[in-house]
Amino acid sequence: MTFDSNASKPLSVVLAGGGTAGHISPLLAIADAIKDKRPDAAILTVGTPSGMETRLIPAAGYELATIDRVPFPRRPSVDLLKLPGRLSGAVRQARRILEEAQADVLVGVGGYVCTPMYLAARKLGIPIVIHEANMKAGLANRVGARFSNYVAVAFAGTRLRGARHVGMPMRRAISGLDRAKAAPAAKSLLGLDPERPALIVTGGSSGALSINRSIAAALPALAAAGVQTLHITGNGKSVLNDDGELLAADGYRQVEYVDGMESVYAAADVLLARAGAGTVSEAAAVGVPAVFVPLPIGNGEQALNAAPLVNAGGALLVDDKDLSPEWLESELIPLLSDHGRLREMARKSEALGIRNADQRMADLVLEAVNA
Ligand SMILES: CC(=O)N[C@H]1[C@@H](OP(=O)(O)OP(=O)(O)OC[C@H]2O[C@@H](n3ccc(=O)[nH]c3=O)[C@H](O)[C@@H]2O)O[C@H](CO)[C@@H](O)[C@@H]1O
Repeated sequence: MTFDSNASKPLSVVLAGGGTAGHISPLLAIADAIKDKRPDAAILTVGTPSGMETRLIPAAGYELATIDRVPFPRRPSVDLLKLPGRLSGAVRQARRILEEAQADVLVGVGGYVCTPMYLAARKLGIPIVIHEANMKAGLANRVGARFSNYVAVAFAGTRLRGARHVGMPMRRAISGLDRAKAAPAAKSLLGLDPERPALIVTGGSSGALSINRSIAAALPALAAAGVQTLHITGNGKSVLNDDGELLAADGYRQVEYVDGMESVYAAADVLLARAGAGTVSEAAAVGVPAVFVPLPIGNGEQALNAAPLVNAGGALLVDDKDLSPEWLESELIPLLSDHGRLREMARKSEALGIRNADQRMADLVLEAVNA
């Protein structure tokens, strides 16, 4: 049996991260798993005022505190000159939050908010637990890992000091999904015909303009092949026709964002997606056959995220520049009716996926508290 070092007060856990849903989903999954193991735990999350956390975290029932966003410019600029002042201001805000919460542990999942939180926790002597979602670790977590003994990664190949491979924490509705069972209800929920093959397209939480354009151009071919398409276009990224109206076609539906991606993973016969760490890990865990189109900009993390799953035969990879209507017609449409191949992809994908990373992270947090 283990005891908290400060057993007189309830366990106080502060979780930091945000920006896109890719950071918020694992943060919420870790929070849920901690609450399961320690219902008495007080949970506070910390993000910035401009990220998607301002909507997603309160909607999930958790309290959110915010600190100023401190961007790290990669080239000489005015922002670079302002960095030291901004960072020390944010560290002061972070310190106040940790002190007021009487935090026993800080959990960081990456993103702008994490660097000041890690620095403040280090000054206060609060143990830090880190989760890195991407194959190529982000800057904040590389900094944080220098002063944490509890570093976890979603992908086995990620190089980060002292990292343990736990997988990607995901919400219970996704990790507990039985695709075959859930598919008919999920298709109806999303307005799809259960009898027709369904392609679901997502550019991650912020959408992907190049994918949106290619899908719009391939719509006549998709419709002619009897494929129905649900297109998740990303926040503020609707696809319009030449008259400036929402693009509409037989068997085609667009939405900006879906709350509850489990219905998407259940309903999709094929998922065409950006290769954010969250989407890749969730698709693998539930065994949805996927085509990944990695983000061509950034630090190249998305192609690396998709590589293990693609190499294992669970998914296909297509470069952003090659995602043409012709490719969709010659490769994707035949795949949608090749049930044997789709079953094989699903099997190989599921074999690689990890469904209990949320539990493993909660255990790591409790280990850090009890150390
Ligand atoms: C964890 C992470 O670092 N992710 C990457 C990703 O973030 P991004 O947030 O775009 O994408 P991810 O694939 O990592 O995660 C998306 C998350 O949002 C959820 N979802 C998505 C769409 C939707 O309509 N509804 C919904 O709930 C998914 O279930 C998943 O949990 O793209 C960025 C580029 O912009 C990369 O730099 C980031 O490295």
